[in-house]
Amino acid sequence: MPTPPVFPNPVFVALDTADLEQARAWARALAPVVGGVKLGLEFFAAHGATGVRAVAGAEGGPPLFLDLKFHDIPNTVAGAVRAVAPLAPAIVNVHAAGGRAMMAAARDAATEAADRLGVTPPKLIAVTVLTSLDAADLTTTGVPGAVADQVRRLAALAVAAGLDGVVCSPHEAAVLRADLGPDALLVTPGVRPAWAATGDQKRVTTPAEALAAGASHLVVGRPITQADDPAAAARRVVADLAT
Ligand SMILES: O=C(O)c1cc(=O)[nH]c(=O)n1[C@@H]1O[C@H](COP(=O)(O)O)[C@@H](O)[C@H]1O
Repeated sequence: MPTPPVFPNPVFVALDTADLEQARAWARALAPVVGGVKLGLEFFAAHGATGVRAVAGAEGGPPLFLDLKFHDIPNTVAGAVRAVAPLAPAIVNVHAAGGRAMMAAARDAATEAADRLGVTPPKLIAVTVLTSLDAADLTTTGVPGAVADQVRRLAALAVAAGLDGVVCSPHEAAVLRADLGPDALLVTPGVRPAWAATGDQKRVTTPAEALAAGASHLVVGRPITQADDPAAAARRVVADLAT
């Protein structure tokens, strides 16, 4: 199992809700158990940067993965990356399908903004193929062939553009670990403990399998947040990893 390059506890919990108080309650209950929190499109669309500060802005709070999946022309993505820099996220993501120039512009903007603000630049990672897609879905988007081939192409592009790693499914973690070496961040959503429902995720393994395959970080949302006792569910996920 590789040593996670950034945080000792590899589990980031996805706080997917448009309800600010719910997000704050989850963050309070789960911060002592998980390695970090992820705020994404649903939350950001409702509450923006002010909401992010309210949930994850506390000094000494858990690291923040700001999952806004930027995908636009290079100038626009660079501006968006600069705009979120004051939130001091630990991780920010873009879509690798935006292309090499877009990812390089994001990298430059993140470095420049962090220097200006005197903060540590975020780890910048690229989404390869969404974990909700399988080979048949990918074909309908005009990309025939094996999902892993497309994931590897996009991951190579991301690293060539200077990014720190990628978001992939656990199914591709082993091949990407071999391709990209020990230091790349391999962040895998699409992880489901045996006791949890799969929902809309298609390329899925258990958290322990994802870690064993080479993932450095795991994103887990509904199996924790929709449990009767989210903190207990998070403890169970982390305990499963230890075995
Ligand atoms: O970038 C992501 O975080 C992401 C990429 C991906 O390919 N699949 C994916 O599920 N995610 C995010 O990971 C989280 C998974 O949540 P659950 O399916 O509830 O565990 C959601 O917040 C998704 O937006």
